[in-house]
Amino acid sequence: MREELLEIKNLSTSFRIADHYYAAVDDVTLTVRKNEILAIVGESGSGKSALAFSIMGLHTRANIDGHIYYKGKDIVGMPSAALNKLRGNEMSMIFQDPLSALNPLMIVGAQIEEALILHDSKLSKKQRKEKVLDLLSKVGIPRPDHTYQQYPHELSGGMRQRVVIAIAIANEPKLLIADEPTTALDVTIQLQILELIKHLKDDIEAGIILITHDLGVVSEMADRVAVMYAGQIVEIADIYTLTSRAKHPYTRSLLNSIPTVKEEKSRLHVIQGMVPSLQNLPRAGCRFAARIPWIAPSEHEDDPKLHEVAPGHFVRCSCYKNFHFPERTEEVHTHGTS
Ligand SMILES: Nc1ncnc2c1ncn2[C@@H]1O[C@H](COP(=O)(O)OP(=O)(O)OP(=O)(O)O)[C@@H](O)[C@H]1O
Repeated sequence: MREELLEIKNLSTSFRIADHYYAAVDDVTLTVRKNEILAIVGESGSGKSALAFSIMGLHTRANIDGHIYYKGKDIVGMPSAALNKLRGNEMSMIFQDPLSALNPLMIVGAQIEEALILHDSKLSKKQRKEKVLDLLSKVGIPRPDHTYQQYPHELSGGMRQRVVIAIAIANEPKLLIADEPTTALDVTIQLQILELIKHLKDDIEAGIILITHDLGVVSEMADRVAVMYAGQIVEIADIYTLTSRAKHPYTRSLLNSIPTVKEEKSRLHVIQGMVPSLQNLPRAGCRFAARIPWIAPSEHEDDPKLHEVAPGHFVRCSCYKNFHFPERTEEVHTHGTS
């Protein structure tokens, strides 16, 4: 049995817009275990980054409710000094854009050393440099000595992201959050970076949260998957179950959007529309109902909950039970939702 590292319970993160608070993460409950990759997938605006930032304690102006237990200790509301210590020592994050995560005025080597100094001041100068060179080679940089002396702008996007990963793993974190780590990179480099993250899971035995909107990436990488829609988890399961027996209409639509040789057929079965803006999110009933208007309102729950349909497989709202993709006529004759 794998050890539970992170346990999130009923977490809501709300942002103030004008005079109101709106929850971008709404009642999220999930766990991350040691030595596993939990992927969080969902379209843009579904709340993935807001959830990641909440775990890292990086929201300065948001209202956070609920609990985030890290190794059994609730870190919501933890004093910032203690949280700072935890970040870097125990938890770290790889951001989408490697350029903005690095200091343009500092050589790469010094930036990785800084991460080491902040969290372990006992290393001698020589030991620190050796450790930096070791980290650079661990993340697949071919000439660590040379790269040590370079500035971020002298590196390619893929090399920069490797440096960012070296900083993130410098202190051997137990929890690593990678937020769309390959978005800014071209396809071949994406694969290399993803392979590297997979390798790190075994190497440092971390629990990894991989945030992406790409279920293709997920099927290559993840042990378990949480699917987010409009701030909520709508389905969570191990990767095999999710890719072979997905139930929620949103998950099924996402899976159909993975390009296949039968592209003509799958295009027909992808649900149209997008996640509404934060102020316009439906707050009552099934949040996905508006995108599947051919499903009768009576098929949805008034207050949809996550149901455990098989051990470890949870699905929100009973609308999954009789769900089907629309026939052409149903797209026109809907049940009145818009
Ligand atoms: N600081 C903020 N203030 C107000 N609204 C915010 C803030 N951060 C995020 N939001 C809103 O919260 C919702 C969720 O955003 P979030 O960035 O978490 O989505 P995401 O799933 O990570 O999207 P993407 O894949 O595009 O990064 C969006 O409607 C977004 O506009």
